[in-house]
Amino acid sequence: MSTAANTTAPAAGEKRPPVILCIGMAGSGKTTFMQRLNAHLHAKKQPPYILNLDPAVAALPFSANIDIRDTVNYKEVMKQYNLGPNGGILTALNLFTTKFDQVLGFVEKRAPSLDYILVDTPGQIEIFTWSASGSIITDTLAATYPTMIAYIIDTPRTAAPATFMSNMLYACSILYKTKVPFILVFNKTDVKPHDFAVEWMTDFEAFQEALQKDKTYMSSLMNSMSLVLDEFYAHLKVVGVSAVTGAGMDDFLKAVDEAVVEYDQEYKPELERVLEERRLKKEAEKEEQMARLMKDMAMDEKGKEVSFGGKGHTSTKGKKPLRGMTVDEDDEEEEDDDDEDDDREPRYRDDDDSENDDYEGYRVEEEERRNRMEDESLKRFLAGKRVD
Ligand SMILES: Nc1nc2c(ncn2[C@@H]2O[C@H](COP(=O)(O)OP(=O)(O)OP(=O)(O)O)[C@@H](O)[C@H]2O)c(=O)[nH]1
Repeated sequence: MSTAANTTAPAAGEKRPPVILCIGMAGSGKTTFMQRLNAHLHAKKQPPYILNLDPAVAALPFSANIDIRDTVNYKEVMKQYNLGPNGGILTALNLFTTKFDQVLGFVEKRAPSLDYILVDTPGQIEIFTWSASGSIITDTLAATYPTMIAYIIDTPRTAAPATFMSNMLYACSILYKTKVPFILVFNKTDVKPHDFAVEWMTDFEAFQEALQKDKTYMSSLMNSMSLVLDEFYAHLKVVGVSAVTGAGMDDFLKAVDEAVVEYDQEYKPELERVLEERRLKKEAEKEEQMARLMKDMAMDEKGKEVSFGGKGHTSTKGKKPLRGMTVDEDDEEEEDDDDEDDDREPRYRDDDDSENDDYEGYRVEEEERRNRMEDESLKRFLAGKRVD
């Protein structure tokens, strides 16, 4: 666990404003916190760029640069898709995500003149944290900007060891899902200071002592869970704020600076490693497919195309490849020996060739099947089911 401290600034000439995703249980004070942070940054002459991703919010106490409500009317979505409120919000977010590349385009244009990008998320926390669209939005932003989660906690409602631990477990699950830097924002410190939370997170015995007071059958389970959480606390930044009085806002901004450094040192290299791994895997798959194709698609000795796999499949040895295709060196060596047919043009589609007619039918069928699958995937995605 770390508290706010001085950090290094991003590399000169490279303007990548940090993206702060505000997430929290309903009523924890996300919107009030965003309003306060917005006012604080305006006072510092660093007005943030704001994205509102909550389609169900009735009125925002600040103006958003991009508002999901301008794109989708979640009540209309509920009516049209015959959904309840949560399904409506989720589907609205899914629909908005299909346009997120355009949103990113707007953000990119403004990024050079920005210091912060703030994102307000739906009040129902799981709609963002456990949905495909939430992951897509987080990953897309994190691929370009130093992105972090500000997890807003209602401090007075977290003062009991059991609720504290439940909230920490939830935070833990979000951290492991998103993997981006994480700031625990203990809000409403004007009502209850967050010292107890800092003590419980830094002093394992103090938390054990607090747990001892719980005499229910859950206490031994909580004891073991607190051991697990001890490791998790090491990855967190903790600040106490009051969205109402404005206390702690500078501490929060220091924690944001720290999170940017963490993003650069830990998240980004990991992201690049994963992307490189994916690229190499794709390349290997492509090469493997190409090799298989080369084996299956070959010319027979008379220059006639051999059918695809199964029926009529023959070895590629001594066969001419289709035009524009590369061949294995071994095959080429054998071709050099075959001087008789060297200047022969390979034949591809032959109207008389019944095997090619078969293939044309197969190709059309395949195309129709793929289109059906894509339609199906799109429908499932719009209905809020994850498409893998
Ligand atoms: N005392 C105190 N009250 C706060 C603070 N921050 C928010 N509140 C109150 O907490 C309540 C909920 O605040 P919101 O900002 O609407 O919370 P939210 O998380 O955006 O709520 P949903 O969008 O409905 O999930 C409101 O009554 C706020 O006035 C704070 O720092 N101190």
